[in-house]
Amino acid sequence: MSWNRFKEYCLNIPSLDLSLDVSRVDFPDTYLAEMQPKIAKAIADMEALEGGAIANPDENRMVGHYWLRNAAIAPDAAITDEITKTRARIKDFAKKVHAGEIAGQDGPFKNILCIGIGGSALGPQFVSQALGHPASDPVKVYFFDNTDPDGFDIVLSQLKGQLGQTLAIVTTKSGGTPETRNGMVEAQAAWKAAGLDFAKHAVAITGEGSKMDKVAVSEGWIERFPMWDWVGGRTSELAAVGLVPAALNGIDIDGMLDGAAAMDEVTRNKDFRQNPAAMLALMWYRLTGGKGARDMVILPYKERLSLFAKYLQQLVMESLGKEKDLDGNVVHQGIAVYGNKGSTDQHAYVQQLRDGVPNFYATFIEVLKSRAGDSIAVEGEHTAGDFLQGFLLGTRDALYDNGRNSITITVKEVTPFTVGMLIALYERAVGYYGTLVNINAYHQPGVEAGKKAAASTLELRQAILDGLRAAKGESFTAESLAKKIGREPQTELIYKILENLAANPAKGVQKSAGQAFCDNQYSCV
Ligand SMILES: O=P(O)(O)OC[C@H]1O[C@H](O)[C@H](O)[C@@H](O)[C@@H]1O
Repeated sequence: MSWNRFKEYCLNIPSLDLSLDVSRVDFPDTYLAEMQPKIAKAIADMEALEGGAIANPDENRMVGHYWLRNAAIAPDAAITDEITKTRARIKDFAKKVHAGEIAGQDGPFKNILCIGIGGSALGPQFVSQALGHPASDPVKVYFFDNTDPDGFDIVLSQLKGQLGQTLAIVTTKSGGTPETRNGMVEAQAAWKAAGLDFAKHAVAITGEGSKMDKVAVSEGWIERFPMWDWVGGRTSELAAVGLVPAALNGIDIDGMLDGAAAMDEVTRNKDFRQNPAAMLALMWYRLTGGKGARDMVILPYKERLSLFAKYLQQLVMESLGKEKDLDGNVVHQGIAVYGNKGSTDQHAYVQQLRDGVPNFYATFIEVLKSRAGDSIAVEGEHTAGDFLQGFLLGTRDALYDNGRNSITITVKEVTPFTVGMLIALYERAVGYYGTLVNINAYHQPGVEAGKKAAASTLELRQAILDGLRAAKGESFTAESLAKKIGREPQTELIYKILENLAANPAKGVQKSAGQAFCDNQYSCV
């Protein structure tokens, strides 16, 4: 790598203490000039989006996450007012919780249990890992982000005897996500079993008037915070979804919002060579051929950022993974994202990155400051942090020497400001990339298909139970039961559900194993 290319293509932004080095992406010098009209359109589209255009045409919605950190730019005064008031209300709520003015039945809240999934969980998880100080934070943070009963039990066992000082935060934009509703029902049961009133320990973050909102109102939960339809789930970390748990956790939410606002400012720059989000999107386009041909591997060399890849997975893949472009052509767009943390990953999958199938590009995230205090020397004069940077630089070189491209983002330290900045950088890069490949980056039609199919398997499960109960004592194979209930085309699903019912005997389904799995017999006792 030449020093000259580095000087040319490492974008250094002193006001943010951030640099974006794209010199290790092998684009020809003509590339940026060629892409100028396309990126200019992306920047213009984003300007319209920030101005309140219906940037999500399928859902007929505005896309307003940029207003959250600069309420003054929202397209109408009522929205500006709501954002400002909600932010103040969140800070006031956290203050009262910390002061014990709002408390549980057994005393001041010392834990929060965040119940939510997808965009209603990933941001809070990333931020609590990035900015929390578990030994000294005002509360400990727990999550229900699935509908796995054993997962609920693991968390509840950690909270045993403490539910009277645990605040449940139920987060769902739509208010109807089954995993979240189930988590809430399980939590309600746990509080009840402990002789406590769940409503006195619960807060809702949801769309006004949603199913969850109605539950919160009718049961008299402690507080409700809004989730607006112009904020997408995957861009909601800087809305109440992320700010409520962060503020309760003692994290400086103004710092996060300021970091995002500062990044927004820089990434609006029409001089795209000086605009890190535009440059990032252009690199993705180059590296993937504008068709997702390579995966994005995110390698932060910092424990605190180890959930960033998981967070970005939803932001990038749910935004860009689309079947059709804006003109209705089938394009099957997207960029796959994975990653964990360096140098840990070096001892797991970096072997393949260096030598195997070259279907990826890496993004190294470098954090200059090693830790809060000083470090001891672990070998010669070198500290553990010196090794960490050594591994980053070494791995980057080893990849580049074997024709593997990478991008490097460098920040000074992991602070609320930096985290806000990183979130805002990727939000806008995803938006720009969406325009470059002409897709709607703000809807998620594909997710619905899986949800509908899941609902229909529950209906089938009921039909199976009804069928077995109607013929109590009689044994069936999956095939004979399918025939009996008139669902022959669904025999495979019936087999899968019967196996599950037999493993969870509470509903009275028993299995007697046959010679081959398809001969297994099931009956209801
Ligand atoms: O916040 P909720 O409405 O419960 O949604 C949670 C998640 O559910 C989905 O299936 C969407 O695809 C995600 O974008 C969303 O973040």
